[in-house]
Amino acid sequence: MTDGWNARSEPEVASPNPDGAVPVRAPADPAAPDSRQGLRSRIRAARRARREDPAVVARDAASFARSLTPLLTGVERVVGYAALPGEPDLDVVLDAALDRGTEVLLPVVLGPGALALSPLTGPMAALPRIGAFGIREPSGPRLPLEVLTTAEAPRTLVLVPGLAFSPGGGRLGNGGGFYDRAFGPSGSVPLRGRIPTVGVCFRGEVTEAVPIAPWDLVVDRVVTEVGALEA
Ligand SMILES: Nc1nc2c(c(=O)[nH]1)N(C=O)[C@@H](CNc1ccc(C(=O)N[C@@H](CCC(=O)O)C(=O)O)cc1)CN2
Ligand SMILES: Nc1ncnc2c1ncn2[C@@H]1O[C@H](COP(=O)(O)OP(=O)(O)OP(=O)(O)O)[C@@H](O)[C@H]1O
Repeated sequence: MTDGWNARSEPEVASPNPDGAVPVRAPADPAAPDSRQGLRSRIRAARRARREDPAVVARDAASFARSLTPLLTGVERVVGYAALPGEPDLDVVLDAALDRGTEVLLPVVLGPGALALSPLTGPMAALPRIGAFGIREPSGPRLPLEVLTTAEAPRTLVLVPGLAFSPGGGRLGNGGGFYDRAFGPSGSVPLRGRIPTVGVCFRGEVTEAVPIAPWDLVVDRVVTEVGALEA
């Protein structure tokens, strides 16, 4: 990786999604300026189609709960996210974690590229849509990202939303650079090697075609609605 990009001239299309193929073919040159944007548009379109069917949405939520729950065994604090429409929905998993006494923190947007964390104190469904981009956020305290790495920090797992992940953990996010600036190698609180991270996306969005820049957060594992990918 001499130029900082994950160079593959002919990226593979991800395995077909059982619910219909997600068109994640990347442009031939992954360093092209529109490479990430093109992939984002295709995945967003597929997610819009997927969320049209309430039966699919409900089944997906249950499937992600099944895939993710085993990873939370022994975890004392989980950083989740409040799904936007079309994103893998973690409400079931996070509600259950809170009920078991696991601390649940959610990202809150403070400003361009700036994240903090806020504790979940009740059901996910009761959260107000007060965040940027209409994201649901707790209205309570904003904690600095550094709470994750203090000496007293409990055993933590961070669930990372993504539009696509490569099998090696490369991530395509929503484009604000929030998770990279927060948790990437040159971010405020680099997580790699310190706190385990799990990327969450649909199976059909796992693709080698995710172009990776040096500042991008790379996750330790990827979990989809059909289970954890082999590392
Ligand atoms: N559920 C959730 N929460 C999250 C994130 C996320 O990806 N998902 N983030 C992860 O970083 C942060 C917020 N980042 C986001 C950045 C952009 C958009 C977004 O929807 N953008 C517009 C414009 C996109 C475009 O066309 O360029 C859009 O899609 O309509 C959403 C979240 C923090 N919280
Ligand atoms: N650590 C960093 N310091 C400065 N700028 C950064 C950093 N990380 C990312 N950026 C900038 O943020 C912008 C968006 O980055 P990128 O496309 O990787 O976002 P993303 O990971 O898809 O988004 P998100 O994390 O919000 O879902 C890019 O222009 C990039 O240059």
